[in-house]
Amino acid sequence: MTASPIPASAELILPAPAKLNLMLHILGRRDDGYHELQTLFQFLDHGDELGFALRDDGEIRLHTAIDGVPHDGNLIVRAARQLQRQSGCRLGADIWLDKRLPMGGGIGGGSSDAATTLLGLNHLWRLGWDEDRLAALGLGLGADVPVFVRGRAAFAEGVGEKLQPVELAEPWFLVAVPQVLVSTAEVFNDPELTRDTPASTVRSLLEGGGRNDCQPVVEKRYPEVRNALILLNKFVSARLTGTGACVFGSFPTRGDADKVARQLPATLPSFVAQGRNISMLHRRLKELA
Ligand SMILES: C[C@@](CO)(OP(=O)(O)O)[C@H](O)COP(=O)(O)OP(=O)(O)OC[C@H]1O[C@@H](n2ccc(N)nc2=O)[C@H](O)[C@@H]1O
Ligand SMILES: Nc1ncnc2c1ncn2[C@@H]1O[C@H](COP(=O)(O)OP(=O)(O)O)[C@@H](O)[C@H]1O
Repeated sequence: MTASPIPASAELILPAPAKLNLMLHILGRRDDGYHELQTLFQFLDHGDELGFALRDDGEIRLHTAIDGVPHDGNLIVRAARQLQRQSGCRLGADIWLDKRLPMGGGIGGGSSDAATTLLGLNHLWRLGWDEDRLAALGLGLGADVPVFVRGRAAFAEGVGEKLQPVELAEPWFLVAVPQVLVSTAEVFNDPELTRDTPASTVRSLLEGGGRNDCQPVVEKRYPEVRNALILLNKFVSARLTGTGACVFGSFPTRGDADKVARQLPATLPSFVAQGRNISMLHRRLKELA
């Protein structure tokens, strides 16, 4: 195991949990190209970790580089700068990231990092912004940021911003990570994508009705994802999360999930985590309040 890049000088350390889309229906396409969705979000007790320390010179410095993402393009830096600008805050921050979540995996790592940054700096800079304001700012950074800001498992509509909290079972998930980066924009632009699924009631979806409309397109474009689904389906009913690449199956106990994980080939990394209706970020912030 490698050492965490977060130094002892960090004043605040917060989790940035992953999410799963337990189902994802695409109902239509808006004039701006974005798609109307229905999806169920649940958090996992596994994620990245961020460290924060105050700077009084107003600079925002992320000290951990991510391959392929320039400093100023990182959602953490973009979130921090937006919050600083919109709040008129003169303080800055040093930020460190322990990146544990695969990128482009459909488990929301970048969006979760952005939400943790918004909530972390709101706390550190003592801004006193409420969740509505932070979620509205977050939506400008990405469709998935608001659910992480609110931290409650939710049924989402619109482009993912109309959120209704839901109580879900909290099983254990085995999440397999095909070694390929799926482009969300490419999947949404595919002419073969199903875009006309009729709206369902939240009740029927909570009862297990539902699928991921992106799955056929992702399986067609990315053989690595198709193979992962074939492998996992030998043990459990497996599904894609978001636009992939990760695929998951649920189990009643950690032991059951671990047992299947041990049988997957080394070419298909995986992790086991529990589904949570309240995110680890919000649990931690509550302890700090
Ligand atoms: C579809 C989901 C489900 O959770 O997929 P994942 O990214 O998590 O796999 C998300 O809502 C994605 O959210 P996020 O990753 O924040 O997407 P954004 O950066 O806002 O958008 C990336 C691109 O995806 C397309 N897009 C995204 C969301 C949406 N409702 N309709 C779209 O058409 C747009 O082409 C956009 O340019
Ligand atoms: N802090 C960050 N963590 C991960 N990805 C980031 C981050 N900042 C910007 N990105 C960019 O966002 C893209 C999507 O990230 P990610 O949230 O991991 O995937 P997904 O939306 O599929 O779950 C990445 O491929 C990367 O280019």
